[in-house]
Amino acid sequence: MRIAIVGAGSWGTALSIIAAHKGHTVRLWARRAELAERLNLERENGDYLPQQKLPEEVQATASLAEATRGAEIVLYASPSHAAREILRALHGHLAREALFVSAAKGIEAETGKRISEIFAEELSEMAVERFVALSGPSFAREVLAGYPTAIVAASRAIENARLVQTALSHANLRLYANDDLIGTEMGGAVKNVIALAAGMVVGLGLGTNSLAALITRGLAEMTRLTVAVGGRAETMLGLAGVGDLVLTCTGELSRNRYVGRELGRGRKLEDVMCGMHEVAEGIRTARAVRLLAERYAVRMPITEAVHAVIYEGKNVRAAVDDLMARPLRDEFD
Ligand SMILES: NC(=O)C1=CN([C@@H]2O[C@H](COP(=O)(O)OP(=O)(O)OC[C@H]3O[C@@H](n4cnc5c(N)ncnc54)[C@H](OP(=O)(O)O)[C@@H]3O)[C@@H](O)[C@H]2O)C=CC1
Ligand SMILES: O=C(CO)COP(=O)(O)O
Repeated sequence: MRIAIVGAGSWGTALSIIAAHKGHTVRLWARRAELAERLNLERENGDYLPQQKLPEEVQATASLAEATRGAEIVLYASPSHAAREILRALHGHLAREALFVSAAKGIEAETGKRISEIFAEELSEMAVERFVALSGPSFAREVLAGYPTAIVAASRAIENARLVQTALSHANLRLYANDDLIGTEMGGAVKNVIALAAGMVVGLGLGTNSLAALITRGLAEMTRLTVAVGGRAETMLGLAGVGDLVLTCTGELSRNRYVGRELGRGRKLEDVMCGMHEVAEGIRTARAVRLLAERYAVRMPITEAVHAVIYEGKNVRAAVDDLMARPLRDEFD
C-alpha cells in the first residue's frame, strides 16, 4: 500500500520504519524541509530516533501534498496541538476512500475536542467512518528494539479498524481492532495527564503504595470521563486504557512521567521544558480534560491537582496532601 505518515518525530519515524518493513511504500512528512532533506540523505532521524536506519521504501518530504498524493492510508503522527492546522492544510488532498489514522494522544486544549472531532470539522468531505485511532502502550524505541508490543486500532466502522490492523501488524507489533473510537481516543489522551501525576509521585520520593493508588484512582477518573463523553468503560480495561496508563506511569521512557518527576523534584515547568524538544501531551491536555470534566460534571481530582500544579503554581506536595484530605467516599460510584 501507499502510506503517508504526517509527522517525523519519534513515533512517526518508528511507524514509517515498521510500515516499510511490512512492504509498504512510505512518504514521511517532516515540517522542516531541512530535516526532510537530512532524512533522505543520512537515512536516519538523528533528531528523534538516532541509530535507526530508514529503509529505502521511506521517502521524506516537507510537502504535505507530495506526502499524501495517492496515499491509501494517511497516518497522523504529529502532536495533537498541531492537528487542526495540519488537517486544514490537508483539505482537498485526500482521496475520499483513503483511511485516516491518528496516532496522536491528546485533546485540543481550547475546545476539548478529540482528533476525530477536529477531523470531522476540518475534512468534512471525508466520512468519519474513515477515521481510525491508533493507541495503546508503545514506546517508539521499544517497538524498534523488537520488543513484542500490542496496540489497538479503533474506528466507528470496525471493518476500517481491521484494515489498519492488517496493514500495520508486523513481527513484534500486534494490533487489535475495536469499534469504540471515543473510548480509545480518550484513553490515549487522559493517561498522559495521569502520567504527569505519577511522575510527581516519583519525583517527591513517595513509595510504591502511592504510585499504585495513583494509577488505580487515575483509571477510575479516566473511566468516569470516558463514559460521560460516550465511550465504553470496557475500553479503559484494554490496551488504550489501563495498558497505556501502566506503561506511561511506570516507564522510564515516558516524557509525561519525566516532566511530572522533575516538577516533583522542585523544578519549574519552564526550566523542564527548556531542556526538552520532545512533546509531553499531558501538559496541554490537562486543560482540555479539566474543561471536559467541568462540561460533563465529572469528578476528576487527580486531573484537578495536575492542572493546579501546572497552571496555578500550586506546590506539588500540597497537591498530594489535599488529595489525601478530601472527604472519604465509597470506592465505586
Ligand atoms: N513517541 C512515542 O513513543 C509515541 C508517541 N505517540 C504520540 O504521537 C504523537 C507524536 O509524538 P512523537 O512522535 O513522540 O513526537 P516527538 O516529540 O518525537 O516529536 C515532535 C514532532 O512534532 C513536530 N511538531 C512540534 N510542534 C509542531 C507543530 N506546531 N506543528 C507541526 N509539527 C510540530 C516536531 O517537528 P520539529 O522537529 O520540526 O520540531 C516533531 O516532528 C503524540 O501525540 C504522542 O503522544 C504515541 C505513541 C508512542
Ligand atoms: O504514549 C506513549 C507510549 O504509549 C508515550 O508516552 P510519552 O508521550 O509520555 O512518552
